[in-house]
Amino acid sequence: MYAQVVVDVPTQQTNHSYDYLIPELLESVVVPGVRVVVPFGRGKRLVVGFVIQVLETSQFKRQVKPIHHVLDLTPVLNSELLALSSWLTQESFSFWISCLQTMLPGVMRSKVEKVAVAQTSAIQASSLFQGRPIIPFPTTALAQQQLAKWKNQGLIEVNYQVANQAHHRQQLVLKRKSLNYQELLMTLSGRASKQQQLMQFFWDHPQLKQISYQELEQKYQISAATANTLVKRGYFTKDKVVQWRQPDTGPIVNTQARTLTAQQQQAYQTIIQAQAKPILLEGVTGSGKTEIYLQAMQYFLQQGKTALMLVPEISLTPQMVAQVQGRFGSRVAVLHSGLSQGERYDEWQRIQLGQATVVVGARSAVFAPLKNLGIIVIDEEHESSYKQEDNPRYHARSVALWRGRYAHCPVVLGSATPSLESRARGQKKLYQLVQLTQRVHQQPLPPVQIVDLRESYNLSVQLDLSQPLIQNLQFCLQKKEQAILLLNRRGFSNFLLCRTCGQVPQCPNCDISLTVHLQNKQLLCHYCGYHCAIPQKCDHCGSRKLRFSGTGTEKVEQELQEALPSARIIRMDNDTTARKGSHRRLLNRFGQQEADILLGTQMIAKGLDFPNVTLVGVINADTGLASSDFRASERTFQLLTQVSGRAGRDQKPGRVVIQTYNPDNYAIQLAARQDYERFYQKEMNFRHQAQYPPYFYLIKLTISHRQRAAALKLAYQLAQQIKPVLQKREVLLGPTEPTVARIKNRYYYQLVVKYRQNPPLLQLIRQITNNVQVESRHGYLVSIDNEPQKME
Ligand SMILES: Nc1ncnc2c1ncn2[C@@H]1O[C@H](COP(=O)(O)OP(=O)(O)OP(=O)(O)O)[C@@H](O)[C@H]1O
Ligand SMILES: [Zn+2]
Ligand SMILES: [Zn+2]
Repeated sequence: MYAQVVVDVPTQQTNHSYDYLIPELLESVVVPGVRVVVPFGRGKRLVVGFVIQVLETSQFKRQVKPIHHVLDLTPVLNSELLALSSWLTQESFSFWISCLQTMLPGVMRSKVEKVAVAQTSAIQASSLFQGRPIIPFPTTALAQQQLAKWKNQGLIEVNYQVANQAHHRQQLVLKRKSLNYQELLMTLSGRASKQQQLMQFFWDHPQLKQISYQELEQKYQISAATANTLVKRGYFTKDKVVQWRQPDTGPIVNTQARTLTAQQQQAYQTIIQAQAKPILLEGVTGSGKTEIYLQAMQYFLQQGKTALMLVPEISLTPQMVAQVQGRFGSRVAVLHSGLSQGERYDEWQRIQLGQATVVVGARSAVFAPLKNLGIIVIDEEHESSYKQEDNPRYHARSVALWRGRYAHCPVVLGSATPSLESRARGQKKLYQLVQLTQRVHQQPLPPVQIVDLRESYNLSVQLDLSQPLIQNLQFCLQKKEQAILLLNRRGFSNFLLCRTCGQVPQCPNCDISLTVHLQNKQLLCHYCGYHCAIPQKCDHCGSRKLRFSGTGTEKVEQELQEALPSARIIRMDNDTTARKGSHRRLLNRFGQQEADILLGTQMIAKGLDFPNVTLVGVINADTGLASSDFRASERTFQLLTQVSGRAGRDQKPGRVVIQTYNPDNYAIQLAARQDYERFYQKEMNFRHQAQYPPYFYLIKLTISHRQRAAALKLAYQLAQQIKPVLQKREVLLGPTEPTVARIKNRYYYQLVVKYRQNPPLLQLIRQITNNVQVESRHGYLVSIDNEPQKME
């Protein structure tokens, strides 16, 4: 038997697979989706690869080398994910191997030690384990064959020994036998209620193989004596095995489904009847989209299917995660960056084994190995964080749509401010457009007041808060209500400015100003990490008159405190949320009304649902507009609409104050009226005229080299290759310098292709992708971004 293997050779990436011979002992183990270690190249060094297919014969029969050993005893990628990987390779212009790898938890890609863990004391006593509970994963075919058998019988597990979690201990567990626990329940005497409870517990959790005595006692108040009695009766077995790490899940509060409003009910019906067609759920802020997601997910779970829900950045949406866990309890796996590598692997494995049937997570959770998908939900579908910005550059929304097609299941894209791309597809009936025009409690959307900073109410002083905003805050606080204040920092930082010569300190390696970090008294480059102490005098002219320019949350906080001495303020920015879990703690405190004002950066703009918040203030609506990205207006509109939507969500009416230097800008005007429809029309016009998405597709190529001339030369060469295949009205922009033209002493140029339907172009881009390897040997880096979200 032969295996087609996609290998991981960084210097020699290709998109085709190589054939290898499967050693006889491993014939039952080597199946598609298993990772193997194989010899590669002349030097026959060993590399890791993924088995894509198993074949009876190979056309290279004579030359093929045998697989050295396996890394997995059972497939880590199922047939769906294997098929997805090959589509993703095409779609994202990346290498197959990086698509395969990106689907797995990080620990499986790292140099972490892999181990086999005995699940019974009998296995521990075997000659392979020699009394040890855990052994390093063996690499001989014979041992691997033995382990594979044990694994199929549930006698061992394969895991990763993450350094700081290496300490483990043995514990007593109660194990299921293959008995019908419901029948046995009948035979128990009526008084033995704890025993009944235990039997019932195993009946209710058919996936559960074992549970520790400790957990029985602590979580379910079932004593060791009760468990032992049932062991004596022969209903269970008792054993001593290794205790593996258990992620600390906080208390989960159960929540009940709410009675849907008429609009919610309609949307719900559409979703459960949708089958394979994607649904764009466009609902104004506070229209109760979450409740619809949860009930639709519930519906498909009851059909015995699984559910996947994506959220923009999980640390920013603790309320959403808590709701999903509250509704579905221990069936939920949460995948977020706050987990340790080991914990992430454990969650992944719970999904893989079918123990978790609901997954909620950020971008990469779109690869969760759920089988039998019933529904996929993407909350805040317009968020740019769904796009991965390094290889493979995929958009989680496109991946979700692919999985929806594969599983024939509905994909629900939810937002109050859909991306233009999605809305246009709704318009063309490629998606089913479902609109929620009313808030749950029929409240009106909050009225918005625009404060023109040009005719500033405080011309003399450099203040960030205008009189109207302060008055509104005072009024809000008098009524014992709460306020959210947004300091928009998109594309915006604190610089050190010399007041004598106007110079701003620059990074020596990149063409960018250094930003001030007061906390550790440093100047920092966000691109290369260069840092130095804040200087006492100007490098350029020697003046000591240095001043911070820009507006920081700390500065606004001080100003707020001076204007409203009694106000209790919670500040939320990168500094105050750096520690794990601090984001959730701050939001909890605000929710419990331990503060009057929540002041923060973009991280407070979306998803928050606090009934007592009646005022939202935007300190600076403009910074995003200054950018040269064609999506600048769209992003500004989305941000302002989202944050405005935090006010007046419950019974009390809300209001919004937006401070701006561009009061006439249409994105700001229309966000103030929360008029998505008008914005959509206007923006579509602009996109049409300027030939941007959704009318045109985009591909961005970025070329860099340590020598500016070399980078520019290759950029021109690529441009020359691309131009001939362009069709009428299709455009190539560039080579141009991006906003930051030098990073880490490399010079950057970019090309942007605007095209419509052009298979030869895509073919050419794929060819360019393949040549990248050759060029990289001469110090070039070329990256290709399909449908870029960042244009600068
Ligand atoms: N049918 C219902 N009955 C009573 N309350 C509901 C119902 N549906 C939703 N709610 C409540 O209404 C509030 C707003 O709902 P939700 O947060 O889901 O809105 P949303 O559409 O996601 O808004 P946003 O886009 O602003 O995040 C929440 O407090 C939610 O608990
Ligand atoms: Zn100076
Ligand atoms: Zn730098």
